[in-house]
Amino acid sequence: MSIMLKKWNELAEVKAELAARDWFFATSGNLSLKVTDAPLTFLVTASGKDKRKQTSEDFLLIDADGKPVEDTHLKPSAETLLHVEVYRRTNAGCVLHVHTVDNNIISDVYAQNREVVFSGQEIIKAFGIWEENAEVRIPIIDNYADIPTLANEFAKHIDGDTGAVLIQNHGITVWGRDAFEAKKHLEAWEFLFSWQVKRLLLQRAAVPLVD
Ligand SMILES: CSCCC(=O)C(=O)COP(=O)(O)O
Ligand SMILES: [Zn+2]
Repeated sequence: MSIMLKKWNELAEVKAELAARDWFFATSGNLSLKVTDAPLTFLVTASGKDKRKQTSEDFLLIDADGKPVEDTHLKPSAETLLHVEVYRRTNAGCVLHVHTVDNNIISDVYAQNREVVFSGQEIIKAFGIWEENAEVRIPIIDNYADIPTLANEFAKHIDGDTGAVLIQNHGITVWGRDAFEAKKHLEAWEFLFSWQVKRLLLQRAAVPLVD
């Protein structure tokens, strides 16, 4: 099996799992998987498609400038430049971007802080941090319709082969050394967001939280 077909199947599997979580509302979300390092090429979801569907036109091969390697009628994700920034600056192998209600709420509730910090949650071990009362934080950046501007702001927070950035009232972009790690981190962040949203609702409902 060619490396390209192997990577296509791997990315299709991740996409199907995230679709099963119903994380691709209204064609939102984009995923990519690195294929070669030198030159850099990666598969990215085609723009504007329903990512819950599985077709032979789900992905296209992209170069280091974010352009399709071959002639195609398909458009690469509108947010391809964010994926390019990650692959150019790190050894990451996979970038996942989803819009969920929880990540949008958290990005807006904590926007003034420019970050969200979590500690004391067992799920934090999914990030490979096993210290007692470990703390994780995720930056929040403004959303911009102009993708080069958004990519520029996003790139300021790329530090290492794994990471994540919340884009206010838009979604989360997570990256990892491979698809397994990127998906694990994405699921851990979405768990923490969902936990915090429910906690805030309980507090607002004046339901006493057992401390
Ligand atoms: C309706 S979602 C607006 C675009 C977006 O934020 C997104 O994640 C999906 O865009 P793509 O071009 O990758 O389909
Ligand atoms: Zn998006």
